[in-house]
Amino acid sequence: MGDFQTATNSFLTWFKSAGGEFRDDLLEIKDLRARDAGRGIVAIKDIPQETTLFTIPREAIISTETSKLAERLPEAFDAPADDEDDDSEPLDSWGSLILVMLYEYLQGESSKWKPYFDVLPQAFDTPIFWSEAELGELQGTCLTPEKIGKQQSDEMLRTRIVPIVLTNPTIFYPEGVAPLSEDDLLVVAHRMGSTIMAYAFDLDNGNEQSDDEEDGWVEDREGRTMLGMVPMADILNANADFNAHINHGDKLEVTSLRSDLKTGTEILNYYGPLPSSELLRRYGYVTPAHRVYDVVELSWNSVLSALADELNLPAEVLGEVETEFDEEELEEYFIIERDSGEPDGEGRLTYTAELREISPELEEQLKTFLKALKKARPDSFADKRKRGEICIAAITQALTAKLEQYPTSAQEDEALLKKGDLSKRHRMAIEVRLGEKKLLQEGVALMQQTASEDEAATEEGSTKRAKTKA
Ligand SMILES: C[S@@+](CC[C@H](N)C(=O)[O-])C[C@H]1O[C@@H](n2cnc3c(N)ncnc32)[C@H](O)[C@@H]1O
Repeated sequence: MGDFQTATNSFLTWFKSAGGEFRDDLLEIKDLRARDAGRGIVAIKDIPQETTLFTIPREAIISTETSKLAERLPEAFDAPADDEDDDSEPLDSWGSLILVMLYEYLQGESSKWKPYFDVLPQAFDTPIFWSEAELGELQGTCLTPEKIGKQQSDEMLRTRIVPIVLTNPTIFYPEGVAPLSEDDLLVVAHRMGSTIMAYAFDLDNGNEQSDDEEDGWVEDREGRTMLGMVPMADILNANADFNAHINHGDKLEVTSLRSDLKTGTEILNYYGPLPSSELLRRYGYVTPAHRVYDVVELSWNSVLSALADELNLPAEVLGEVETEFDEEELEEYFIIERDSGEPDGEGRLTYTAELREISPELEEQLKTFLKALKKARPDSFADKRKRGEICIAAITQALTAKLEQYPTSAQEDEALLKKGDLSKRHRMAIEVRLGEKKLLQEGVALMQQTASEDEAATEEGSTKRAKTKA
């Protein structure tokens, strides 16, 4: 038996001994590496709706409540004592769980979660680990270096997490184990951070009244709710079209959602309506089903420069008008997204996603801006009708300019994907940027359609006026 299967078997035995229930008459943990999906859980029988597939006792979850670290080093979770910066805060739920995970990982065999650590990943395909060349393939997409946040997480881990381990070797290392160097610790801390990003769950407290009780996935990653690593629930892969549900009660309970969960079907969790870029950033994979949620970010600056072009005005003139607004009055970025509906009660994506509008916020801001321009420069455009035309033309131009910011065209991307000899990361980057380009193209088409409709309405209006006069 290979190491992979041995680790799976030991994990399952450990899970049951930790009080977990797993319906192995209905399910199997499978090796899905052949399709780059690691481990997953697959039905080995037809499963009726609302069947409990497995349960996880809260004591089996790794969190600040279950690990001994909070007892052994309570001060680690307080605000730094000797910090001159009065604003420094205690670790948020992210930082706390990273510290707890480091502690349990460094305990090695002494950690009660050792067989669970043995099935957690050692390497990730999230962009935070990509080389400069690999990141170059994401140029133009929502996944900017700031969004990927490598520098930021490096800084946080170096200043807030690693020093706690370095100054408390007797707590973090079992007797006789040599402490890791600062650099090695940073590498492990990054690994734990990424594991949490892709595997942890926001835990609600089991209170039946909780609003979130129905959500197996909770999207808050901002440090407000307690995070925990939930063995077995995180062996489930996920998709936008899903078939299982996680209830947060006294125990966590995973149930089947579909009336027709057939033998051989993979049991799939739901991470939420995430665009491909976000799926890649947090989880290191993309799937076709998530494309309906793809988004593009259009900058106000790009719209302004398109506007300057359309109006044949120097950028400085628009800059002057801009100064009339308070900083908070003007949004810097606008999200373009389709109306994608919601999955139905059985986790199916049945809604036909469609781009119905570019961005109501952008349209409103543009209109307000053009009104201010008209006041400052009455001759800049004729009237309200012309203002509408300018809005459409500027947005169209900004969308087209955005299409040119990617390293390749949509056709080139399609051709690259067809060739098929791509690395996993390269392929995923192409899928992310192609998804954005398709949305931009839909945006351009929508603007063209709006322009023709407006033109037809104007013509109809003038014909009617002419007839009335006659
Ligand atoms: C919570 S884990 C799921 C278990 C994971 N497959 C394993 O072997 O440990 C989440 C990770 O699984 C992978 N994953 C989840 N859903 C996937 C899918 N539909 N296709 C491919 N990989 C997926 C991604 O690497 C993601 O970061």
